[in-house]
Formats: sequence, structure tokens, C-alpha cells
Amino acid sequence: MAIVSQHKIQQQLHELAANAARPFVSWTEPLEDIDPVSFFMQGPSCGFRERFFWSDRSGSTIFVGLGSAYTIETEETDGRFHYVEQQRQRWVEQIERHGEADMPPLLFGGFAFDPHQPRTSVWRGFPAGKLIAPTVLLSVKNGRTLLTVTLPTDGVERDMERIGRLFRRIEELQPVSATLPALVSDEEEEKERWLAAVRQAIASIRAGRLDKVVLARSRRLAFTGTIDAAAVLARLREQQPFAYLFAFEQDGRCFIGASPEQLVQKEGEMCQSVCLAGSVRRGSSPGEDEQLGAWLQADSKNREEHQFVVHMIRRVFSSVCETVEMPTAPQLLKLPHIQHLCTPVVGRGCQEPSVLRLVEMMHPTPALGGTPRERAMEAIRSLEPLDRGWYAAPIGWVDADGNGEWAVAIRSGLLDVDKAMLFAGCGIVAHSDPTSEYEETNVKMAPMLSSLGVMSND
Ligand SMILES: C=C(O[C@@H]1C=C(C(=O)O)C=C[C@H]1O)C(=O)O
Ligand SMILES: [Mg+2]
Repeated sequence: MAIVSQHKIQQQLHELAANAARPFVSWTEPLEDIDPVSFFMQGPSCGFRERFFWSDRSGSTIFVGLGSAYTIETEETDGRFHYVEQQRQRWVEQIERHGEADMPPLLFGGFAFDPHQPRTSVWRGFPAGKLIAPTVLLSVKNGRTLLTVTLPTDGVERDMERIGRLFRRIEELQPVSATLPALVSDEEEEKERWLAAVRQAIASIRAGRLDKVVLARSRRLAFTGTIDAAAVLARLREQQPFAYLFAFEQDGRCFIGASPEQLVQKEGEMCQSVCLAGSVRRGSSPGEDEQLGAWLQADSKNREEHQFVVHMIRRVFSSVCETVEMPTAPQLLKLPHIQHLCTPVVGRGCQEPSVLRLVEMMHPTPALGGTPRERAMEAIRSLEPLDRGWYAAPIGWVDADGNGEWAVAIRSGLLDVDKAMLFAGCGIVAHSDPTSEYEETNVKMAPMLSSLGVMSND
């Protein structure tokens, strides 16, 4: 049974392109349910050089993009969010939408954590900001699946072959293979060096130069063969049920992860965020788990780490929303490997027209950078022997109306053929203990390790 009427879409696109008044046309039609990860898996073999995957924390909104009809890319530093927002508005004016009218054109992408930091070759192809409007978009919202094809009116033929191949594939979609290559090496940057950086950060904090800084470290893994991002996604989907699942791939290099942390969501005049900071591992029995959770909620070091985030997000939300609601004490968010202090935030009467403006104001929160912001960024630049690239930075989507949802790209890694680089960080405050912070980063790497079929060593 044909899931999409290939012939009909292709014919429609030809006709629309011939009569279009704008440089791009898109056609949207409903699709029978298909597995989004299997759809993602088809990208490279159908000839698409870019692909992305996004699933929100409830799994009720999923976007999968293949190919790029339109790319917004910038290496600007302070002006990058503004530039991307301007280009988004230009993009919206260039596209003519047909078919199911309720599917606004969507851009997906991410930003570098620190555009002032020189980029190393590891992050080649991941600039200060990059958003893609995909050639083919699969979207699942509240159980309804739609397929959107977007093409330049003067180059419809160019993509038709790839699209045709994809349509034939999705009629007989193969399940995602869960096979992963075996680990051959596992290197982390010197533990002593990282601990020394943490001690230095603690000293600066105690000397009153700053209040909090988040320091990260990385781990490089090498495997016997190519790591299939679709297989990793399939495993993350099983193992991390309440996380944002994301992947952004170009030319075979894929930034992928399962993040529990929302940066900001905007839907009309309502916006939401989550303050997430303060962590402890899960217990090995229900009793121990409860004890650890109670300890976390009462621990003054973790409460302080958390409170800096609450203050900052409340301040940003109060500056753009008429009302801001948040609980007075943090709740516990229990994830498979770790539990966090968590304060959800809801703002109403938001006057900002685009979620990208909110992303600009929020990034980096003290959960990923520190506080005061500039002092913390300077401390990261001088103490952290790492190019964070897109790690710990905003990743997400924005639509034609300026609505969208962004997560913080943590619990993540960069896949490059047979290599994977994993990242994790933690919030350092005056009463941090370097060894416990090191252990915390190990727990935070466990989800990615496990999705790669590597047992964690904590
Ligand atoms: C920086 C990371 O996580 C952040 C740091 C946390 C902490 O230090 O307690 C908790 C949640 C995240 O905001 C990471 O996972 O890499
Ligand atoms: Mg912490």
C-alpha cells in the first residue's frame, strides 16, 4: 500500500513551482504512521547530506528533516541570534505554502556555546549558528503525521530523484538496526588537569570573583566501524524516555544526545522554561534512591547551584512576560541515571515575537555557563581545555510564527564515522568538592555511553 502518493506529490510540486510567485514552494500532506527513527535512517542512502531529529520530552512532537532547502548560517558573535532571526523573517516571505495549511514552515538547528571561542577542527561544519529548512520534513504532532516537501521553484528537478527514492523506501520501511561497532579505545583528557581547573575555579569563587561556573570535560571513544546515528537514536529513545532527543548531522558528522533540559518554549503569548541544576546519582534500591533525593533537596551546595539558575530565569521571564509562575522550592526530576533539582517556569503575556529572542536572552543560563555571566565565560575560556562547540548550547526549532522549542544540548556527543566525543559538565560553587564534581560528570556521560553500547565505569 502506498503510504504517500509519490506521483501526486511530484506532480503537485511541478505545477506549483511553475506557477509560483515566490522562490520556494512547499507541499504538505498527511501520512500514515511511520517510525520517525527509521525515516531518519533513510537520509544518507537516499542522497541527503543533512538530516536532523527532534523529539520533545513527552514524545508528542517529533520532527525529522532530510536535506536542506534553505540554510541560515552565521559566524557572527554577539549579533548571531539577531542575524538568524532576521533571516528567518526573510525566509518566511520567500515560501509559498500549499496542501495542509496548518503546517507552518519550520527551521531546525543550533548554536555554538561560545562564539568568541576559536573553533577547532573537531566542530567543522557546526558554526556559531545554523538553522535548516529541510527538503523533506516528517512531523508528528499529537498522533498526527504530516510530510512536507520544500523546494526552490527554479530547481525542482534537482531534488526529485532523491525524493522519489525516499518515497519508494518509506513504502517498505526497514526497522532500525540496533547493531553497533565494538569499542577499541577510550580516552579522557587528563583527570588531574581537570581537577586542578576545578580547584582553581573554587578558589576564584571563594575570592569573590564570581559565584558559579560550569566546567566540562570530554571523552573520546573509537570503535571498530561506523557508528550509525539512527541506531544510537533508537537506543536513546528506549533508554531515556523523558528527554529531548536530538540529532543534527551534515556530511556524516552527527551531534546527538538526550537532554532533560528545556531552555525555552514559546507558543503564542505563553512561554516556559525549566531551571535544572543540582544533581545526585540514582540509588540502587528504592530506599537509597529516596534518601539520595531527600539529601539533594536539603543540600545547601546543590540548592545554591540551583538558586542561581532560578534567579536568572525569573529575571528574564519577568522582563518579557506579564506574569511568571514558579514553585517556591525545587522539585526532583528523576532520570534513569541521575536526579536533579528542578524548578519549572511558566510565563504568560509574553510580548517577544520570536522564540529566538528568548533563546538569545537565556543563553547561557547559570546551569551551563555560570554567574555573573561574563565572568563565568571568561573562567570557562581560561580553565576549560575544550572546544565545547554545540555542546551545552541551544538546539531546537522555530516556525514561521516565531513559536518553537529549544533544549540545552547536554548529555550529548559528536559522532564522526568510527569516533565519538562525549561531553559533560557540572556547576562549581564555593563549596564544591572536586572529586564529587568529577563523579557527577561520569554519571552525566552514562546515557550516551550506554546508547553507544559502552558500559559506564562509575
Ligand atoms: C552541564 C551539564 O548539566 C548541567 C549541570 C547540572 C549540575 O551541575 O548539577 C545539572 C543539570 C545541567 O544543567 C551536563 O550534563 O553536561
Ligand atoms: Mg551539579
